[in-house]
Amino acid sequence: MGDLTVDAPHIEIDRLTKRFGAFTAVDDLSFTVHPGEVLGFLGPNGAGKSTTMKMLAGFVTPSAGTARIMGDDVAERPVQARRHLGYLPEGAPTYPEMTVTGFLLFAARARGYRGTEAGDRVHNAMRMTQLEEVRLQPIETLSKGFKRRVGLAQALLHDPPVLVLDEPTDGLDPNQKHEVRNLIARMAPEKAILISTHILEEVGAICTRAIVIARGRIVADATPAALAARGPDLDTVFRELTQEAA
Ligand SMILES: Nc1ncnc2c1ncn2[C@@H]1O[C@H](COP(=O)(O)OP(=O)(O)OP(=O)(O)O)[C@@H](O)[C@H]1O
Repeated sequence: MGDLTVDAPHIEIDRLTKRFGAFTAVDDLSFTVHPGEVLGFLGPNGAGKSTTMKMLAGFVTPSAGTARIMGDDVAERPVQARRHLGYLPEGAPTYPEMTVTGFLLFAARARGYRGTEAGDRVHNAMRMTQLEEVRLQPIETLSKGFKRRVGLAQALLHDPPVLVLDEPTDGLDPNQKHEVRNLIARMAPEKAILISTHILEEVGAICTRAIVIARGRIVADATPAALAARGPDLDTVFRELTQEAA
């Protein structure tokens, strides 16, 4: 780890910027996430949420600014930073022809686990995300909700202190949404969790704090209750905040 002290945030984003040609997708973004926080990352389509998360996960190189996980700069110390991170990307997991077990074992081995430990890690991650019934099915044959949960299981394999989850409940049915929200709530006390979502009710249900971004910039950073109190309901507040910035 880097120069991490006891009270240091697990995620530190400082003046993070991503430009694609002349277009600025993420514009001078700064925030921190401490253990025990579930930070909801909200914004309209194209606001820059996924790009920010990809930079945190080391999949996109920042144009300027820094992102640190447990004190490690993701650009300068990517291996150390990723060791402490579980990342659920948007969309479905790669390797569609692999079975669920095969893919998760592959991911566990890539993380350095061998033998029974790899098997135990996979078993535990499948249990947490309720994948046992489809464990021998190729990923490409799964429904959208199950594919999402395979991605989530992969992010949880190494029980990381930091989770970055890009729309974790996208495509899940109401029961599955409920299960995943409960899982996040159970893990929350020990971890720093950043989740992006379009579902505003989710923010009230599981997030301790919410950041709203529009056009790559922060337009609000508050508790869900404080945000909702700014108007008749969270929906209206979200629309007003993100339309003002457009
Ligand atoms: N590789 C790329 N090249 C050019 N533009 C890109 C690239 N990746 C993202 N963008 C643009 O950056 C902006 C932010 O995209 P991003 O996916 O981060 O938004 P988002 O907030 O996650 O949106 P959504 O809610 O739809 O997932 C969009 O206008 C997108 O088209």
